[in-house]
Amino acid sequence: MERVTSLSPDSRAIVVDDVSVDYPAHGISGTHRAVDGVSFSVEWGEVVGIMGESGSGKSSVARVLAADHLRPSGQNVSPQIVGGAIRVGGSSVRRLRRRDLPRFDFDVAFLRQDAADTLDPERTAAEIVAAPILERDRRYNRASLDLRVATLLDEVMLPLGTMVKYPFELSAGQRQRVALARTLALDPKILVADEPTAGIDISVRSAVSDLVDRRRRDGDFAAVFVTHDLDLLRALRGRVIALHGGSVVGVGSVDGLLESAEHPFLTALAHAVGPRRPSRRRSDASSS
Ligand SMILES: Nc1ncnc2c1ncn2[C@@H]1O[C@H](COP(=O)(O)OP(=O)(O)OP(=O)(O)O)[C@@H](O)[C@H]1O
Repeated sequence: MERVTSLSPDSRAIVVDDVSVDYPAHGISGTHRAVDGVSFSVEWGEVVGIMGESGSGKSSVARVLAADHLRPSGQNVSPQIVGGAIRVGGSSVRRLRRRDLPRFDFDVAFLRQDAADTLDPERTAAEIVAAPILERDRRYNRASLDLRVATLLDEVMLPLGTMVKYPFELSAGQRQRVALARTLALDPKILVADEPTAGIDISVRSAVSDLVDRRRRDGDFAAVFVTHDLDLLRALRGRVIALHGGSVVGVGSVDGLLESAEHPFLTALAHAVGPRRPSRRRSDASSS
């Protein structure tokens, strides 16, 4: 498939500059400020983890990075970017229009928090993973498509037999891996993933870090993960952005942040995870 990239050659993959996000008033709820003046950037080749307590604004940041505010969200209100500037892969997210999304989505993939629970129940895993490719190109060569889907499922450590299974025949962790494989189908340059390893068996963490490593070795690639998976971030040498009440309260390496623990959230986290542990890879992941 030919990539008609929308990306301009920005020197950084993502730049978030003083961004604020509101959920507009609905029903009896007033306008709610979920993200308040957040700034950070992500270099090409880098993985950034967004951490914070429930309600600290992590998903809201992920959603606006992926331009999710432009997509229909059913009965839920969509986040609105009310201040600041966001550039993702060279595109100004605030300037995007709905009609720009197909091109944006070619380069920037989004794994939603509820992705595993919202897979199309009437499609097999192979059809689900192939869908983004066929949406681009209905006449995509059948044999190439099967090979591509099999490769993607293999990357997330699912056996080939999964191809013919429906979501209800899979475990929660297997569904999450199908969702992840679908997210990678168009070979994105930027991956925004909300809890990518949630529900995934701990032994699959190395598959996630391997697929990220492979992509950043092969060229421009960057990822933002909303996650509490400190071992995943350590394995990927990721930088952490810690959020509290919609604001950034810490930026640094996992262990640097835990050691400095300048904010009560970080102190509590450091306390919860205990002393620094070495990064664990495939060989010892199963011992956890
Ligand atoms: N659709 C919505 N409508 C109104 N308020 C919302 C909506 N989604 C999130 N919020 C509010 O915005 C704030 C940030 O929510 P967000 O989901 O970004 O936090 P989070 O850190 O990802 O939380 P969690 O870890 O529980 O997913 C919270 O106070 C939340 O209640």
